Amino acid sequence: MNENEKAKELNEEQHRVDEVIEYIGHQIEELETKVGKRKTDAFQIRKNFWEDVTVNLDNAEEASETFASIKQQAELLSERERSQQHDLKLLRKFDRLKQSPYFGRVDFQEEGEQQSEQVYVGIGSVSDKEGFDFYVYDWRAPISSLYYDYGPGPASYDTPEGLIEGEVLLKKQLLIKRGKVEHVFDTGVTIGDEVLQEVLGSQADAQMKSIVSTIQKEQNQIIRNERGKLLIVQGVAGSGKTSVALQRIAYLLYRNRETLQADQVLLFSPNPLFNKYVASVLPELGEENMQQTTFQAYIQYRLSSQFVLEDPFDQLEYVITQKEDPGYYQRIESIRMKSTLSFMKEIDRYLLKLENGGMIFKDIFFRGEVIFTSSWIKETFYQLDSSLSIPNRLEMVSETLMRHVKIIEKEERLKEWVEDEVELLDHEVLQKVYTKLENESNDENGYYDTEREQHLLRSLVVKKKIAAVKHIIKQLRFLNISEIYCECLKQIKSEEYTSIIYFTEIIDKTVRQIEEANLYYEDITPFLYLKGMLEGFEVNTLIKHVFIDEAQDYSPFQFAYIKKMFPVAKLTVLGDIHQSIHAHTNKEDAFLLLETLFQEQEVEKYTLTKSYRSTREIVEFTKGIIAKDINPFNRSGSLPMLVKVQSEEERFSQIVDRLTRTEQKEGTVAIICKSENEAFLVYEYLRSRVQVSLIKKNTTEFDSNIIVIPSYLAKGMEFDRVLIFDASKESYKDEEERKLFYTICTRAMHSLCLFYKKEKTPFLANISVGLYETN
Ligand SMILES: Nc1ncnc2c1ncn2[C@@H]1O[C@H](COP(=O)(O)OP(=O)(O)OP(=O)(O)O)[C@@H](O)[C@H]1O
Repeated sequence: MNENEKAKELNEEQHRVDEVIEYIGHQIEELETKVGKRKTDAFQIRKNFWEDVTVNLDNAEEASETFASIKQQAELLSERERSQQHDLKLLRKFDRLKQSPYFGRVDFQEEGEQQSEQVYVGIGSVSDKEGFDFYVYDWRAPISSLYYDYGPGPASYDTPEGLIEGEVLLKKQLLIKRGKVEHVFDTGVTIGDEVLQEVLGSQADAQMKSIVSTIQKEQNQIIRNERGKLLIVQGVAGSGKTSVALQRIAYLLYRNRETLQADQVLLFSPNPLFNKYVASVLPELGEENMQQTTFQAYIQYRLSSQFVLEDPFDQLEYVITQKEDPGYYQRIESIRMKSTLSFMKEIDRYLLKLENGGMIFKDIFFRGEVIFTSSWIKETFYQLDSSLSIPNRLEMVSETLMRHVKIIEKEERLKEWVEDEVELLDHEVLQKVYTKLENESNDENGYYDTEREQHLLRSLVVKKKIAAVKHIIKQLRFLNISEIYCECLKQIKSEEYTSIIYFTEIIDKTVRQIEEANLYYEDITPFLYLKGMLEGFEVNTLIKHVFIDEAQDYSPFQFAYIKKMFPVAKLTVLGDIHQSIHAHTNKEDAFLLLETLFQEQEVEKYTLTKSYRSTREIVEFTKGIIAKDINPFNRSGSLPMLVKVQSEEERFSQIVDRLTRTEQKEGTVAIICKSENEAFLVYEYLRSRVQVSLIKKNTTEFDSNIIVIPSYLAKGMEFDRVLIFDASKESYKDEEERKLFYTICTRAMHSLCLFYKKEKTPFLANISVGLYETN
């Protein structure tokens, strides 16, 4: 295409864009009027709410009419408010589309049709009033997949009515900013190298961006796959797993908009900072955000008052910093053992035994005295029909105990201690009782029976005192799960475990920890599983889709637990086996085991091998650390830099120098340290010299473009420049840490610099000299 033809093409596209924007402008005006009117309507309904309902409670019939009339008004109001929300959402979409109505065009000739159709693809659809002609198709519409899946040539797309076949005659990518067409590119199957170059070459943001205009074919297949119950994505670092997960959520919300709400989708993310990092993608696409949490946050509230819980970050800190601890290898073995599915089977085996004997209960006390002994509770439990499940039997025991408590409550009212406590009742409580008595009294002078007064006051005192006992009984707190868990561990007979060198020590240590009310991270899920199997699970059936990002760090046991907790949900699991940083992950391939929890035909699997995050130079460098099977996107930058320093002073002065060079002041920089402690020391040194933030495990956001961050919290994040604080052999030498080291190096988008003292880490040994620079 020569310059003239190009200018003509640009003109024609601009002309169409102008028309569409004008149309959108009209739509916005109409909607604004409608929204304004609705707002006034809703205001009026609220204002006149009580005038429009006739309140009459004289008799049951009148009361029921009153109720119906209130209900009708409330429904009217909530219907108005729903329509209002819908229109406001539409308005927000149109506002965004007015700036850039679309980003792609495909001319498609359907088989058997005379004329081709121009399909323009954008973040939302715009159609004429009747909904026949689409000026813009939503990127999630079936026809839009032509844009992501095909270049010019034969093509087809799926619709609910069947497959539509034909030919793509032309495919273009348009860059439209503030209503102006800046570029038009002809593109093949891979969507616009030029645009991708621009997008990927730009700076990192504190918030992740949507990739809607440049989704690649292999990513599109994952986004649109609605088959199966479990979708597993193994993707190399920077291959777009998180991006794909978020686009997929937006896709599912659109395709199932009648049946799926954003709060029925749950995303498990690795840490609170990551939660915030990805939170803007769905709103940018015009969707409400899904529910987001970390696995730790999800499970901890189920136990927190009972134990001091270790979190995964503290566990990792221990694993990477406490190698000198005499109990270190025993702990690692313990972590591995408790992460497996066979460990879950051990618990199941023990649960079977408990059906017929061995349950452990706690005595129940009232005012320092045992009112139900553990042995009596046990006897009551095992007297029940043994074909009933344990949770059912516990429920029945709880009911029996409750009945007894009611009798005790009555008896206690007559005891002496109650009288003493009545004396101590505070004024406000007494006042309430007296008012109640006065209201009850039939005597016109307001006199009431003092016996009744005594009865009320005594009942009140006992009721208050005994409430804690009732709570214990209702919550099944009389069950001694801690001891049952310890007993279960002690009774493990399987050779798979008993042959572990430190087996006895592991069990003893766990028991001691639990006695001291501490629960290690590796024990939390097994403990909760046992608790759920005994008491009955509080499963969540509202969630229809669960997404697990950074899934390589979940243990098979945790996967099985999640599956149990969300019995009706479909699972999308995304991860990279090369980035497994938890100690348990060296034991078993959690992805393979995860598959075994589902039927073969329920599982869909994808592999992503192309990395979009980092420059070709960084990808080639990091490939030498671990993963050979990565294809870099063709974007160039400087070679990674390996800086040898002689002293700590030199290391810090080199870092400060790099942070303050004017040509490098733009964009985000992460100084990645191995541990929390190292990060703290680096931060303390730097804070008086540059504006810098320290990222801790609970950090949810940061406001400076230079951050100091411990290795494991950098997971899932990306930065324009990464400085690895200490890539010395002294710091990274154990084979188990290779994946952690790989993970931190792959956080860099444009530049990577590694500092080391004395000897560099052996993980860099296989990287050819030409792939990096040295000082
Ligand atoms: N199709 C695409 N178009 C534009 N950018 C993309 C595309 N795919 C991925 N990216 C970009 O590549 C970077 C890495 O993506 P993302 O964080 O989703 O990868 P990931 O596989 O989750 O990485 P990791 O496992 O290393 O955390 C992001 O900046 C993302 O915007």
